[in-house]
Amino acid sequence: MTENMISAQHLSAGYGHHVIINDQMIQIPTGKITGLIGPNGSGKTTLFNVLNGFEKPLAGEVRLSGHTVSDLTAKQRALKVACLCQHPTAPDGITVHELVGYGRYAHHVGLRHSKKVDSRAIAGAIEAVHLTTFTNRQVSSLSGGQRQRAFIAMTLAQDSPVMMMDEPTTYLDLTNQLQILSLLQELNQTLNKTIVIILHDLNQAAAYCQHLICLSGGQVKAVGTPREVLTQQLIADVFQVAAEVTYDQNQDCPQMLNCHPLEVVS
Ligand SMILES: Nc1ncnc2c1ncn2[C@@H]1O[C@H](COP(=O)(O)OP(=O)(O)OP(=O)(O)O)[C@@H](O)[C@H]1O
Repeated sequence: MTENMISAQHLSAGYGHHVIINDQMIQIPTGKITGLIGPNGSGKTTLFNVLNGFEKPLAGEVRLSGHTVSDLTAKQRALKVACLCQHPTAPDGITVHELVGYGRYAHHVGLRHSKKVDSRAIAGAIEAVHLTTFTNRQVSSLSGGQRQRAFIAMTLAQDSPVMMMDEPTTYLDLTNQLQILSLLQELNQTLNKTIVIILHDLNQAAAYCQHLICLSGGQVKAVGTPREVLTQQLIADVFQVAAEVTYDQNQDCPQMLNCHPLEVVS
């Protein structure tokens, strides 16, 4: 049986009386890359924010590695899960090095921390996202893609067993998108990190995730491997897109080809 790093039963989430996720069961398997997919407004970010403890559920509780998320302090949570939200912001005037250093906050106990370990983690994270030459540049002076990579480095420096990223490839060109996804794959394979990512590109979700959760209208419509989830029928029903679905040599990675909308927007 697969162990779940994050789980929730009868989970509801939303804003005030506005229920977005209604009475859903969610399981995030340990040691896998899970992709949250679904159309705009389907509730991916709302779910993401209750799973990582940023927001409290309206009903149900989220269990993270054996703990109820809402019982953990921000620092305890940060040691377990590093998050990159959809629109991260940095304080004015800080450098890439300082921003990435924020990722080390959870490892500091009072004034005690190893500067050596911090420096190594910060430099390693900056190098992993190819920003070494920008280490001392102000974050505000970076391009959108460079800034996104600096935020990804901050989550890497946090060095937690779970990483959650809401659309981490936004603003990135294709090379950088693939490099970031390959980096997450490498962290999953070599360090056994449990990773949750919200992705819009279904081909990338199929290629880089081992497990998918597809949301539509706040409901889980399908859960399983990319092959199980990304069927022609689901893509038509949930995304209103006609797609040809083919498979790689091993028959486990679907590829969506010749996609076109079922409804033409006038
Ligand atoms: N702070 C908020 N207050 C009220 N409603 C909100 C708030 N944030 C999101 N919503 C609503 O919740 C619904 C789900 O939004 P959410 O951001 O979770 O969807 P999503 O699947 O992540 O969308 P996208 O792919 O466009 O980022 C939407 O109808 C949205 O308008």
